[in-house]
Amino acid sequence: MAVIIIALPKEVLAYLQDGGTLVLPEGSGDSSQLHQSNRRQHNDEYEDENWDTEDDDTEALPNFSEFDGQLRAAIDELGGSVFPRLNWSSPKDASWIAFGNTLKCKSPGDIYLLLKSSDFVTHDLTQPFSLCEDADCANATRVKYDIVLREWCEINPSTEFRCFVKGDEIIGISQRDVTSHYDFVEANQEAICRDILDFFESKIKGRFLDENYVFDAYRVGTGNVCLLDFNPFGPVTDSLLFTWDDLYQKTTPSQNIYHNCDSLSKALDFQYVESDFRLQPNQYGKYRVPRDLSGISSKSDPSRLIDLLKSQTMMQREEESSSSDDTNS
Ligand SMILES: Nc1ncnc2c1ncn2[C@@H]1O[C@H](COP(=O)(O)OP(=O)(O)OP(=O)(O)O)[C@@H](O)[C@H]1O
Repeated sequence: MAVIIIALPKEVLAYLQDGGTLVLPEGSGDSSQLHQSNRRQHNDEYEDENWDTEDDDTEALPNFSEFDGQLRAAIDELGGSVFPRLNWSSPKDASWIAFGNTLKCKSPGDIYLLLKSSDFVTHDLTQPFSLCEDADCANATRVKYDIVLREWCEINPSTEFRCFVKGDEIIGISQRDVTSHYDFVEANQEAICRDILDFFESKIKGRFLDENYVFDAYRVGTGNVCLLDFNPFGPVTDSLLFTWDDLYQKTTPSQNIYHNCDSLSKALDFQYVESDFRLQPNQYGKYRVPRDLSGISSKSDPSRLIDLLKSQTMMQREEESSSSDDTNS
């Protein structure tokens, strides 16, 4: 899979870090329609906020024409559609905001829209070390941010696997998409494990900077495995069908175990969704509701959510009764 990496200029970084109204940069879309509706929306908002402004002096939209040119050239080189991400995270939680609910981007505007709407990307840009043990020593301003554009591939979710590595040996493999049961995965688990182990031993083992890490791979076909990315070995990475307590407790097996065993899937602790009963909810569903509501609803005390809903209902009733009083008087 072809990849192009482009350093993020200061002004684009500042634009992505800004938590204000979402405005797309001038001329970043793939059609003049997008640009015009963007400008219209921006101007409407501006007029709402400044209703007493006499003259027609509207704030300029951001303009990154030079950087947009680099993005467009990269998109063309990668075949016209790309998967965007920053150094650490993709905007996987923001697909709902894009046309067709997809991370497939064809213009700089598509990329800005996803990056600006993603909590994962915002976290990387504003507090990248907040979950690190030595966060106090880390200097976020020294991070060099890049946009990584990958050639778009239609990846079948049943072919993606997350592999947990401890002491530079695989200690567990989990189906990546935990929202579905796949007969194919169940029936082919030995072959899947064999391909992943061969890929790991020939391409990854002994080459990564750390001994403990997580990598995501997808199996394009029999005997053909591709690396998607690396993640830290710890709770900042989703443990999928494992728990981090289990993973921390596992000991690194001796290498021979994989070559002298009856079942490779057992030796590698291969986890997949065995039936529809073990399905887990969509991991990114909570990002589709307002953040304050999602925060309250995920707290252990559900009465806070009930209180909020009750107070909203009361406010609505009060508003209704005062408007009917106004009509009657
Ligand atoms: N080139 C691509 N084309 C299409 N879809 C892709 C591409 N690369 C990745 N994806 C899809 O996007 C998902 C997330 O990709 P990726 O692992 O790079 O993001 P991430 O933010 O690092 O996620 P995580 O932190 O969970 O590893 C993948 O599981 C895959 O389904």
